[in-house]
Amino acid sequence: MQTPRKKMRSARSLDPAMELAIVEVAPGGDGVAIVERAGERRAVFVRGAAQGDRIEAKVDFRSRPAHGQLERVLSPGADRVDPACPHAQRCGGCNWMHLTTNAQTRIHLEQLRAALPEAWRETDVRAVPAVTRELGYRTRARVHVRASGGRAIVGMHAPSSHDPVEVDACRVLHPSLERARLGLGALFERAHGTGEVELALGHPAASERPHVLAVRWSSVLPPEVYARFERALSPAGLAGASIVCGEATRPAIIGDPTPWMRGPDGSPLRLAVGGFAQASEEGNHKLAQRVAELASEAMAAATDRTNVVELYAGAGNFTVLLARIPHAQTVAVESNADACRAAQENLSARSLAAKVVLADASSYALPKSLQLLVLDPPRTGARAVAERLRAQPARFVLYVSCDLATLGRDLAILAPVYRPRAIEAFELFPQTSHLETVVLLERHRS
Ligand SMILES: C[S@@+](CC[C@H](N)C(=O)[O-])C[C@H]1O[C@@H](n2cnc3c(N)ncnc32)[C@H](O)[C@@H]1O
Repeated sequence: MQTPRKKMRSARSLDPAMELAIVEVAPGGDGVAIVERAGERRAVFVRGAAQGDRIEAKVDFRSRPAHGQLERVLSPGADRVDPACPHAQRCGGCNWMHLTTNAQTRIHLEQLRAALPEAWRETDVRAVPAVTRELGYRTRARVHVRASGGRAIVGMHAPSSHDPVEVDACRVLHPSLERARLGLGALFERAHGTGEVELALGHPAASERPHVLAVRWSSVLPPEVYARFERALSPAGLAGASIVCGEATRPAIIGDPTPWMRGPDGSPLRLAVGGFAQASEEGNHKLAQRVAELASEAMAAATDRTNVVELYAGAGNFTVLLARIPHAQTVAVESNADACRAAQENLSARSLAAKVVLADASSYALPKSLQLLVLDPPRTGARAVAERLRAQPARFVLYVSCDLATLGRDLAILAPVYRPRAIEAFELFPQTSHLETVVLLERHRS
């Protein structure tokens, strides 16, 4: 078994294995034990530990909180299952594969409630199982490559490390992406350096979905690597790749690297090369449909052209549904130029009217009278937007978040001005501690 570098470095400083009782699971996904040490109560975070487990772990008390390395499960808690993948403990991709599905949902709901402003914690919070397959569901993934000595190691990062972990099979990838992942090592043979590769699917019209690659490499890649990518192009395999090396700003393009997904309306949705898309097409469909439903509720009273602004719009994944809501006059704001072009193309392909604006959402001037603001920021959240909304509230805010900490922070800013109408936890990433949350807020009547 390959040992991650960081782990090897810290191994010398770990205490001999000690017995721990896991009392809860923290938002990052680790199990937590509380121990007395030198007259102090210390929290110990252990990856791969479940609530109720009694385990043996080697603990590094120098860090705060202390971190433990799971050595053995002495007696399993009720939440524990055998992981579906033998690599779950050493690969950082699926940190909750040792938990039952029910436990994953229960813990997510607890963590979501805890992140809400205190006054909202009794609000009904709904869990939505957004994907039917708990394995093979990822239609998008990022893997890391380290190449030296003629060989390339490809994999997800090891836990708390930047070392890719080589695995013979990845159980959560869509079969087309898994084929792509398995072929990557050979493509990067005799390269030097490190890189990351975004794996995505090609056009959904093909009977067997092709895949595309967006590569960022640390230094110059030898010509033979490009030649291999060229030779790998095939209708049901690699449709194309974009490769950015070192400080270069322009990618080398091989074949057609355009990523696509089945849009939430069933038609193909063009994505930005290397840009954002949810990890699962199926989960995205459910999420976007629900966003559109809630947006329609917020627009139900509208009888005339009514302003809807969507911030962090990406390639128009929600926009193609929002633009269909009766009376909605939709403006979609996005800072990635290729995503804006894709959003415009996706709207035109559907004969939908919405304005797409290339701008920074945090400083975009919102109209004075705004019925609905939809926002789906990256993990860093939208503090500046929340602060502006507090001063100049929209009637409804529909906040889609992939990070409970920044969602909690932003909702605390909004809480004096808004009340929650719906709070929903979308299980888009089974086997992981990641959660997508949808919150619909309505302004208090003044
Ligand atoms: C979580 S994604 C959501 C995209 C879209 N709603 C979807 O469902 O595909 C966040 C998007 O925000 C964009 N973004 C990041 N920072 C931004 C900013 N300051 N202003 C505008 N867009 C930004 C990213 O390029 C990305 O497309």
